[in-house]
Amino acid sequence: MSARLDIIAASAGHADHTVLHDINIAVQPGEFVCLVGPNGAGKSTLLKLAAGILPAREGDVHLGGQDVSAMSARERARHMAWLAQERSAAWAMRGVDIVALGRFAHEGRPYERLPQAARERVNEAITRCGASTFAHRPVDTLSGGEKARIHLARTLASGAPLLLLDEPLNALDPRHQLDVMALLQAEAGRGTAIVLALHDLAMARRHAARVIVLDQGRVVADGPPATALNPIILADVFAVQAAADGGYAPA
Ligand SMILES: Nc1ncnc2c1ncn2[C@@H]1O[C@H](COP(=O)(O)OP(=O)(O)OP(=O)(O)O)[C@@H](O)[C@H]1O
Repeated sequence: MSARLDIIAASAGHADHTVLHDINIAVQPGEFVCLVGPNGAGKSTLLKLAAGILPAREGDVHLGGQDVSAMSARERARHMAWLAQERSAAWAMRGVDIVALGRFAHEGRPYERLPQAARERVNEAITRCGASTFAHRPVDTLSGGEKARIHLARTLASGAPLLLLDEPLNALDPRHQLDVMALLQAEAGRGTAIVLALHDLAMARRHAARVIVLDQGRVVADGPPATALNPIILADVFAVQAAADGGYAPA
């Protein structure tokens, strides 16, 4: 199945609150897309809609031309990996066991019983995320940034052609943030479609080929960073302006 994601005239929400309105987004294999917007704009809701975790109230979500709502959970997990904003684990599994969950929809086995090739994929993902030194420790003993890298490794280990990542840079120090952005760019270069929610506009501007701006549940800009993050959007949506030092100041 191709990694092409199509969200067509979709709305979605929680309980009696419709958060997203008339969303139309197409993401091609190999695209690296940053999703930005103020708190509560609907970024996490949109990623959950794309992942098939939340149903569309109107419209459709297709992956490789197939209706996501008609796919089984296992089928979805083979074709897309979702990194939740919340990184808690229900119990103190080792990091490596969490990363191996990325393979569960394929092999249906824990790390120790994975076939050699799948175990190598898990180990490779751990290495690429710089998590080798702590991957065999229980996750409840890891720092926030270490936990973040374990969970990112889980999404990479899945080999899914679409990655939906909710604030993957949270809790990472500046160097690890840069490393993760470079890693994701390389992953996109291999043909993986990547959509990540991000608060750091400077990071989005520097690394993304395409930025989608969400405001109050609607897409208000979608294009190259310089276009999508233009001065009007910055002021109207984020209430900031570009500052001389390359950062942002209140508008
Ligand atoms: N489970 C839920 N039940 C009810 N309302 C929810 C739920 N999850 C989110 N919301 C509401 O939906 C809206 C969009 O939330 P969402 O988490 O998608 O925003 P976001 O852009 O990801 O925000 P942030 O940048 O703060 O993470 C908010 O008003 C939020 O309060």
